[in-house]
Amino acid sequence: MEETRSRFKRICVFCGSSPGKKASYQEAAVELGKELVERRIDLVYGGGSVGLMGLVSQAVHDGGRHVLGVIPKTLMPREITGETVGEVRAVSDMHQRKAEMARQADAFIALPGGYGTLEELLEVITWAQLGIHQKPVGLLNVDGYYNSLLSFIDKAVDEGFISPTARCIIVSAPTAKQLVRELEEYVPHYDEITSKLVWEVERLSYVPESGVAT
Ligand SMILES: CC(C)=CCNc1ncnc2c1ncn2[C@@H]1O[C@H](COP(=O)(O)O)[C@@H](O)[C@H]1O
Repeated sequence: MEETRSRFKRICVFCGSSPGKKASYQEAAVELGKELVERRIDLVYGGGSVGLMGLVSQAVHDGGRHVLGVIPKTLMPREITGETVGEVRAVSDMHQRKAEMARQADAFIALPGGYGTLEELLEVITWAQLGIHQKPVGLLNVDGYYNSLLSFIDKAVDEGFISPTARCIIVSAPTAKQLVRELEEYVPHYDEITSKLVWEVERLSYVPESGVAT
């Protein structure tokens, strides 16, 4: 098969630590892994072999690309998250994990998942909104799994809580191929305020400030 080049070196995937009930969710995780391999993109994810996380990481590893699993020390025992293929990076807590995954990636993709996936997804969208990063954020809307979330976000735009510009941060597509293609073409839009903010991306490491307010 002919390899397709990408502007991304490594993509961060958020997804369920459960496999979900429909075979299409599991198939989409494998398809996404294969799409990354075809485009010579490496993976960073939350580590372990449970659920869709295990399927996507195994597919990328089997295809010969680098897999980086970022795991909080507490979740490291194999009986909790299973074996991680590829490289494992231990971090001290969940905040550090998200910061490290974000730092290591050139783009983010969310597959179907639960609270953990939603939290990770919404955080990188919020960071994009604040101009902390300009990395594309994709939603793999397998079998319309995220339709109700997207409708809710549209309602938040209608009700004046999310700006139309910020709505454009989320790129969604029903298949991995289509989604990665759209992410490749994504151009971030800035509003006047965020373009003036200056963040140090290194501060995503959540090193606590000295001089804690009392
Ligand atoms: C104690 C326990 C249930 C551990 C097994 N479960 C987990 N193992 C690894 N990463 C996880 C786990 N639970 C949540 N995460 C993080 O949250 C997301 C999945 O959470 P969820 O299943 O969608 O909500 C993943 O992207 C991962 O970064």
